[in-house]
Amino acid sequence: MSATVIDGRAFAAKVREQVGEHVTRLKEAHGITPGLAVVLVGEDPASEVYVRSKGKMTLEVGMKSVEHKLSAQTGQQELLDLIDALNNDPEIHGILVQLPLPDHLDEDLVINSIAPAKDVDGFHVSNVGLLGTGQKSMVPCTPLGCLMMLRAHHGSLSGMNAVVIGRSNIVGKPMAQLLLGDSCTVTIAHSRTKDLPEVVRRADIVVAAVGRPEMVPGDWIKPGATVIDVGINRIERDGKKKLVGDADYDSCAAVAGAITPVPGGVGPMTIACLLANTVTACCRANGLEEPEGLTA
Ligand SMILES: Nc1nc2c(c(=O)[nH]1)N[C@@H](CN(C=O)c1ccc(C(=O)N[C@@H](CCC(=O)O)C(=O)O)cc1)CN2
Repeated sequence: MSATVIDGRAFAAKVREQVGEHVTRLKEAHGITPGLAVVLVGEDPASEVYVRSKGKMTLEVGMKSVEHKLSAQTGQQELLDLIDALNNDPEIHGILVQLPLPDHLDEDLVINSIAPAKDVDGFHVSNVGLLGTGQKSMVPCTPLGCLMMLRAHHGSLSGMNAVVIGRSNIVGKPMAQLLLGDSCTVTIAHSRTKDLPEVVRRADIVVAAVGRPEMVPGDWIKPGATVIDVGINRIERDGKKKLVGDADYDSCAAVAGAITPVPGGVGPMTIACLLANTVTACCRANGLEEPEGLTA
């Protein structure tokens, strides 16, 4: 068997197109331009690339983009003051603090200082609680992107066995909640899970989100299963730098029914869903109808 490759780049381009259409409607019918503020602290090279892409794509879909680049030495209070100003800025509908933050900053405190309605990352405890109880919330971008691709590929996910490998607050846990919301039977596996290969072999859907290069081999995959690879690992092989996922692509693709590649799978959906969340936040803030198909 050779797996269908789920093209995240093409999918993300379609999502951005839909977002762009909605932005045009908001401008023409209501005179509203959705605004996204991205805050970057420090000079992490990968974060700088992601923040640049976010700014560029925000402008491309017709939204207002504001970038705050702060030095790595920025103090906690200075950052909280900036977030407070953004919380109170009526032209800003979405606020995102790029992670990871430098070690001296308290990530939980910073995230929870963002107004929940503007928390387009969906990391604030209020949004986590709303998602966990099946209520309307802001949904974390990476899991939302995975869910959109799964729904587009399978239609209904109801009754499917899903295994999420990884229990992070950003991906693993919200991914499990979303799959549960779509009536999957969900297992969250992690570093202490006993007999992980056997657990994964039972899955119709495998979401690999552990951050360990090529950890999931093809012989853990049930024939025909769908593999969603969230990993973005930079490795060196044969003297060349390479980006690989958490799944061993070639052996998994030989067994799976469908698979997301790295790069070009889940990654591009993260930014597309951030734009989608910003439009959603803007509509909610203005009491307007939300765009269809862009939320969970
Ligand atoms: N506040 C947040 N911080 C971080 C998040 C997040 O969702 N919110 N996620 C990641 C980084 N990230 C966006 O911020 C992100 C990661 C990867 C990609 C992407 O398109 N990846 C490409 C490969 C690009 C490369 O060469 O590095 C791909 O997979 O094709 C986009 C966004 C951590 N921080």
